[in-house]
Amino acid sequence: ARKITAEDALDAKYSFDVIIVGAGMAGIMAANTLSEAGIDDFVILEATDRIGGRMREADFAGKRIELGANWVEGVNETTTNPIWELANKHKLRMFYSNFDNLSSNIYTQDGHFANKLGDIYMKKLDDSSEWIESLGIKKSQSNSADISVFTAQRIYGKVPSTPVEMVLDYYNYDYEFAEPPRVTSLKNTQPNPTFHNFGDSNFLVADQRGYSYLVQKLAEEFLDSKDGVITDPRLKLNTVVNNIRYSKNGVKVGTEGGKSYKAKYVIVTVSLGVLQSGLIKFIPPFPDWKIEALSEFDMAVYTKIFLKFPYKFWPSNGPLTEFMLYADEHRGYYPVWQHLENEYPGANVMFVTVTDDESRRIEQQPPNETIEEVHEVLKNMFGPSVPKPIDILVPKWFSNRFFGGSFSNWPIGVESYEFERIQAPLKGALYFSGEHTHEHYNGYVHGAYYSGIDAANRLLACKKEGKCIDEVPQAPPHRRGSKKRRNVDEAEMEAIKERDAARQAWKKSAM
Ligand SMILES: Cc1cc2nc3c(=O)[nH]c(=O)nc-3n(C[C@H](O)[C@H](O)[C@H](O)COP(=O)(O)OP(=O)(O)OC[C@H]3O[C@@H](n4cnc5c(N)ncnc54)[C@H](O)[C@@H]3O)c2cc1C
Repeated sequence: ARKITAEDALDAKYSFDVIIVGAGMAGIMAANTLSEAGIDDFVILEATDRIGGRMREADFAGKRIELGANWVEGVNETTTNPIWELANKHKLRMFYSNFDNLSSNIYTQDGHFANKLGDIYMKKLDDSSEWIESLGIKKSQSNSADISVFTAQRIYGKVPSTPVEMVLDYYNYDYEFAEPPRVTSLKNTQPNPTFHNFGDSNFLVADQRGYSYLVQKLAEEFLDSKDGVITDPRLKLNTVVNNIRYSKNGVKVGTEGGKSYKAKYVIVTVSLGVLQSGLIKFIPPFPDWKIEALSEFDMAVYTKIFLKFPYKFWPSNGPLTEFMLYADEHRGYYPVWQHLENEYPGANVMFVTVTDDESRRIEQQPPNETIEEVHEVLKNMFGPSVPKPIDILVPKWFSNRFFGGSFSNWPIGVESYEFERIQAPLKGALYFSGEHTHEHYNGYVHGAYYSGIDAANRLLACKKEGKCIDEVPQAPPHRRGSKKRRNVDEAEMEAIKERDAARQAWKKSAM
């Protein structure tokens, strides 16, 4: 590795081969891949004081909790999730999340336990999601126009309407995508490639070293470190990039501190939320097709609110009690609860997950108001003698200017070619990476991991083989009105037939 001196680092004119903006999973994997390919002349510019990005641990109630990514999602199928492999290699402390008993752990607003009703609705939800997934597959195969998951539910003939139905629906979709079915693309999320390819088990990370330990270990593979601290001058923390000039001859990256770095290439791994916010000024401005694609995609918000209680009052006898649902008439109002009794016995900690508008609202209100709201909900669930939380932690992913949300979600109407426009490099010099650039695993740690490798390989193909593809991804021909249309119609016909069958089935089973 070529070493640079402290003086070099201070020199604004110092030139590198590659600049990487952001030291989350994607940025570190991009650099790791370049280093493996023999390119060590790079610098990583990171706005915060740490690596890991949205993999971020914190201390709460004397325990290490995860503010961002928490689960290794997608485990137990024949294809192995690379994050699962890494987590095992580094012996992360993980707990299987058992959702099997969820329908028996539904609490309604008036204090009733929704046991039986929960089972019935869960069964119906399972049937409808299976049917919706198969419609999603058909639509992808025939490449017919996208619809939302909600539209698919309407076609199926059943839209959740009661509080219990709504909270189960929330658990099924919003709890995964952080946006409601009305927004989420059928074609690109049903079935979810993560669970379809890697398996449908999830493991919760509860490790004193934090989930981000994986990013740290990947960084240590190519950056100098001492006693677990990275000392390599090629990693520059507390460095906020605010402008990037790019042309086919190279790039110049400027920071809020007034420094500038030159290179032949830059890989930008900041979140979709940051790209949409305009924190970084690109010169020249992005072409319209890029701006449109970036603006069409969604940066969703997902918030885990951590709560500490003076004593435990929730059932915690075994793994089947871990997850609880609260069925409020207002869909998405403090809906999914999880205690941490298995991971941290005696810590008396629970967390509740909210998303989207509720996340934005709660991020902005004083914590004592959130405590009051949460307390009312818990009284509804467990009775009037429930104690107030004695501590609360509300992560603020939406208002943090270095994230602007939690993870991307594929909204209805964004076609594959438009998605490719998000990834597409500009002028052979400016490359894009990060979870939002992975077509199948956007929104996940493994998506970020693969996207780092992909962007580095794209850059290497340009640098080493002169394959600097710089075209605007176009709509496939049949979208512009060719004869392929016929197949679409056939598939639609088949879908309509299935739809009718499903409707009949629903009518029969309706209570
Ligand atoms: C609350 C929450 C829960 C999640 N749960 C899960 C989960 O359970 N399982 C799962 O697989 N995934 C989960 N995710 C998603 C996962 O965390 C992300 O997909 C992944 O960590 C993204 O990595 P990245 O490298 O693409 O982006 P980031 O981690 O955002 O890295 C980008 C880096 O760029 C830096 N940066 C931003 N702006 C600038 C700038 N102007 N100049 C320099 N640097 C800048 C940021 O500080 C950051 O370090 C969750 C995310 C959140 C927020």
